[in-house]
Amino acid sequence: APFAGQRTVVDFLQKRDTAVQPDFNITYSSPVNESLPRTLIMATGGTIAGASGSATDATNYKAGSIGVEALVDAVPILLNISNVDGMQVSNVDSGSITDDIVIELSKLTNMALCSDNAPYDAVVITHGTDTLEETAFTIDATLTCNKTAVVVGAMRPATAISADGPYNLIEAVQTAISPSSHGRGVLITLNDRICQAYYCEKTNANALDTFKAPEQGFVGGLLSTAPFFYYPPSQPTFKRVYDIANVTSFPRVDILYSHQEAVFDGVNVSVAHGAKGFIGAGTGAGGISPFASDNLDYVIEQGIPVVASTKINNGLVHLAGAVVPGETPGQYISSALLNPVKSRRLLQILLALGKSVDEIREAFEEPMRSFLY
Ligand SMILES: NC(=O)C[C@H](N)C(=O)O
Repeated sequence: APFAGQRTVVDFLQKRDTAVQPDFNITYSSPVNESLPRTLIMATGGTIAGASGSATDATNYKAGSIGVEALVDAVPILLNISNVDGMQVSNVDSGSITDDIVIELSKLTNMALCSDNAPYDAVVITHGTDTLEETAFTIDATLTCNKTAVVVGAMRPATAISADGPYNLIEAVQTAISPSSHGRGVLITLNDRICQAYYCEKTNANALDTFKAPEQGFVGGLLSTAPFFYYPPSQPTFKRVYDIANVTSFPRVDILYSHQEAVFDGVNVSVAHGAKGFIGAGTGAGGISPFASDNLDYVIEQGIPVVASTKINNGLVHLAGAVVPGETPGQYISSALLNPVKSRRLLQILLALGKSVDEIREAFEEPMRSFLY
């Protein structure tokens, strides 16, 4: 049951009608120690907050069972390294994280870290791992200063023997408050590894060492909870940052998983239900089934962008016409290095900012063109 002061998604949806900027609704505050940095922990649910009837059960548990206070209580040592404020933004399995929650998290993170007289030095978001990369990517693409937000989860519920959540949480806070983390964008920390949100993705449905950037690698690691980095701060070359302070909702964007003989008749239904863009989870380097081209031409003729990404999740999508300067653009917009779920979030951001199809093509493809030639 929600504890006192906890806000639900419904509260957020109601609140949205009256306010563009959300408020910090702190439900837990550690005793203040002026010599320590200030961290805002926003809890959203997931396995890290999950509970099961059995200490060995890592499958049949309820994600989002315990609140932010219990998460912090599990690691009292946390209060030796940072002042902590806790906010319960939601308490759900990450499959139930909505656009509204993600927008709220982005705005709160910006207010916490980037506003004048910013009240916090660091932000940590606890999140289910299934869609963690979507939230982390969105905040990374919309974080307007160089301070650090870390998104963290766990693969074993809080009730499990060797639960990974408490250790991951300490490591997330240590990473978030470390000045060496600044200027690296949003980071994901799990299992003693530090990974940039732009590239990082869940790579295994069950294993603890699931968050990886298979091509780009980790940017650092943690030893006895102390973060270290392999290189000085840098940002992904293709990354661009967008200010969504005035955005109140994201348009609907659907992902189409391509395969042999895929036709995607359903796009007409999606458009009728309000879809404003599509992402192809293409075969190989962005290949979308030729049997779907009539349906997708119909969509494109209506001014609805279709971005080709890859279901392989790795590699560069550079459809003919997209890369060579002066060539005719391809039928689809190329996702470059973004996997389908991240392409979806970027397209939502661009649509929410009112960008035209040409501007959207530019936003996805221009960084690739300028770095490849
Ligand atoms: N490990 C996890 O957190 C998985 C869980 N189903 C979630 O995404 O909320």
